[in-house]
Amino acid sequence: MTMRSFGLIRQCCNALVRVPLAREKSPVSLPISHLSRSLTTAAEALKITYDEKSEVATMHLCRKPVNGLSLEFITQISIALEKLENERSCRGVIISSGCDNVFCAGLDINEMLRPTPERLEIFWKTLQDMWLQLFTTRLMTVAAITGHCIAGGCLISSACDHRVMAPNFKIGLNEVKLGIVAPFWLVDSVKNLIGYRQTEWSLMKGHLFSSEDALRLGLVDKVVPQDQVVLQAEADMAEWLQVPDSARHLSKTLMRRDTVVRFRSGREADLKTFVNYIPKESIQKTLHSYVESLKSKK
Ligand SMILES: CCCCCCCCCCCCC/C=C/C(=O)SCCNC(=O)CCNC(=O)[C@H](O)C(C)(C)COP(=O)(O)OP(=O)(O)OC[C@H]1O[C@@H](n2cnc3c(N)ncnc32)[C@H](O)[C@@H]1OP(=O)(O)O
Repeated sequence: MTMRSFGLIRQCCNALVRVPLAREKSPVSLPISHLSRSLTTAAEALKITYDEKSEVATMHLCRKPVNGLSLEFITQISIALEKLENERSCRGVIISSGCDNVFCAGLDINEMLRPTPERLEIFWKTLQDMWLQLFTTRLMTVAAITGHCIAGGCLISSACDHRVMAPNFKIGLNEVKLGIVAPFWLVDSVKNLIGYRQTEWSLMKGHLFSSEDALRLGLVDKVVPQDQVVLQAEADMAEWLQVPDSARHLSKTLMRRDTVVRFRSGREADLKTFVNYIPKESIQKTLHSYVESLKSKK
């Protein structure tokens, strides 16, 4: 297999990104690596490889420990996706994880703890943009879910076109457990996969499905042993790419149109809700307790 790194993507991972610092009033330009709260540097957090023969890229999410979606990380993913979209030879992207037993633990909760209004607003807009990009991309997208896939993690997997998961992990929307509510566009993309009632009760309870239940419901398409997830994702991608790209993409656009129209008309109101609610004392308290409970389980 001929693998090469995407030079362009490597460059973009070290790029200057204009984001407000957590506790500053106005945006400043800094290398994104200076802003990351992760144990990994920004350059290590996202790795892209490209296989010229299959015309498929792999996006490895490696923001340790749990691929928490920080503003910088979402920005990196977004830039990388855009570059891949613009790379004419690239037909598909597999999203995989470099974190042990975790595909993605969702939003980096630190982004919502005592945030500045400026950063909070940019954070949410960037997340909305990344979701839209992934949900509508011309590329065939496959999520290789080698571990837990929670809330914002499920945002990524449910925006893809196909999902392969390892057994004995959890997937779903648990936002209520943090005292918050998943945005309507994320709920819609899960509802598109598992239907109204399963989405409603799991959302209200904050229930996370086992891999096996997720397969039964259609939240994932295959469950295979953990060490075979990426291989299976590659095999499934090859099969999907036998369908002509433009017809496949047009079919996807047709099926996702209602969700996209609803998103576009509601995104401003959704942003306002997020920036108004998150700083509220009651929500801050619940988020704080949740983070404490994560730490104290050790
Ligand atoms: C009332 C009206 C309200 C209206 C409000 C409307 C607006 C609000 C809209 C908001 C919508 C948000 C949509 C999306 C939300 C999210 O994604 S929130 C995040 C949800 N995710 C989780 O709950 C997952 C939490 N993590 C875990 O359950 C576990 O970590 C794990 C993934 C199962 C892995 O377990 P394990 O391998 O045992 O690792 P840990 O030891 O638990 O974790 C390692 C360290 O990582 C830290 N961490 C874990 N998850 C996160 C995270 N999401 N963000 C930041 N940090 C995280 C964890 O605390 C550990 O840290 P250390 O103790 O410092 O090592």
